[in-house]
Amino acid sequence: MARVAVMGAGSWGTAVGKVLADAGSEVVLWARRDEVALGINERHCNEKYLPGIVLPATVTASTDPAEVLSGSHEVVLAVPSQSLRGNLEKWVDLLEPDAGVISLAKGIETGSLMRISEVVAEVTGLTADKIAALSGPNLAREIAEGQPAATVIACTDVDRAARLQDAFSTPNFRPYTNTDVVGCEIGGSTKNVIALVCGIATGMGLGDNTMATLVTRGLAESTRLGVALGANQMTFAGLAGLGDLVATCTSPLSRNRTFGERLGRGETLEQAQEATNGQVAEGVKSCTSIRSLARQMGVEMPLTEAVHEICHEGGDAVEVAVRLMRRSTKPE
Ligand SMILES: NC(=O)c1ccc[n+]([C@@H]2O[C@H](COP(=O)([O-])OP(=O)(O)OC[C@H]3O[C@@H](n4cnc5c(N)ncnc54)[C@H](O)[C@@H]3O)[C@@H](O)[C@H]2O)c1
Ligand SMILES: O=P(O)(O)OC[C@H](O)CO
Repeated sequence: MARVAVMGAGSWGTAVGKVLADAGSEVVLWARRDEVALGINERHCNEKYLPGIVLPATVTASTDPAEVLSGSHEVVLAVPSQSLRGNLEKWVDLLEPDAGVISLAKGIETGSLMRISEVVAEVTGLTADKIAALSGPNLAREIAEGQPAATVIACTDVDRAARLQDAFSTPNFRPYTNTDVVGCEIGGSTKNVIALVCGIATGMGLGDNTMATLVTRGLAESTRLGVALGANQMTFAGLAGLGDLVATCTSPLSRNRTFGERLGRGETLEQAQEATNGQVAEGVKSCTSIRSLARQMGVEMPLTEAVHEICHEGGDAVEVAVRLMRRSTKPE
């Protein structure tokens, strides 16, 4: 049984740990807090992030990264995008010499404007064939409950992608492979921003036509950015593009959509933050980096601009919506 390290015992790290264990691996989770590690080891449950989910006995946890990384030849990174670099810098010397990395993060680093696989490459010195990204319509709670879903494992090395596909395959979790790491990472990051705007619209009391318009035009601007960065347009029609966009923009389980809904109801950023119960809504920070990246590339992203204005520039949602509708008319 291969040993896999999962660095981060939040909702997604824990759910992915369960998938890997169900698929036959021995899984060791790195948890930041003693009580989380203790709950997993003694009661097979992560009460803070996935209450009520029973983890297999082959999932254990530790707060000591050296203990978790020792003997692990595959390392899953499951911490939020903006904290990844800082954490990874502490872990890099503890990685096994032949270790490969799989990133679960869905964000763009603020400041550097790097995708997470680029951050991993810079910090670890690993080559692209050793770095994979997993992304798709995967709300942690539903995956942990064993509800059927699919995902994408992207890596420039097709053989490694296929090996990881095996390692993550269960009767209820179906990974597809893709070599388009750029497209998968951009799709996973931009959908959080579009989910925020869908949440804002829902909070304002708007209905399904508005929602469908936002999802479709959100996909259009995400695709424009991805293609400008070298992605394959078709990736955005797949699970890591449209699939994840639909799941996140429509599910009440999504932290980003829920966060947006509270903003749309008139709550402040701080009030909306409280409602996420300490969990990350990646789009709130990534809208800043995605907006900068789009401006740098000369790509128009009006919905991302709108989210940024509402979240970070004190923009009024109604005024922003009116302005979006008054933009100059154009062909689709
Ligand atoms: N939850 C989901 O349904 C889901 C699904 C797919 C992808 N993702 C992505 O996976 C990544 C991790 O998300 P999550 O849902 O597990 O997040 P979470 O908020 O549930 O947990 C984050 C984990 O990272 C740890 N951590 C370490 N350093 C941290 C720091 N400096 N600040 C905050 N947390 C820190 C926390 O202790 C916690 O264990 C995100 O990029 C998210 O977009 C989440
Ligand atoms: O809860 P969210 O909004 O971070 O979304 C979770 C997943 O990324 C959905 O695929």
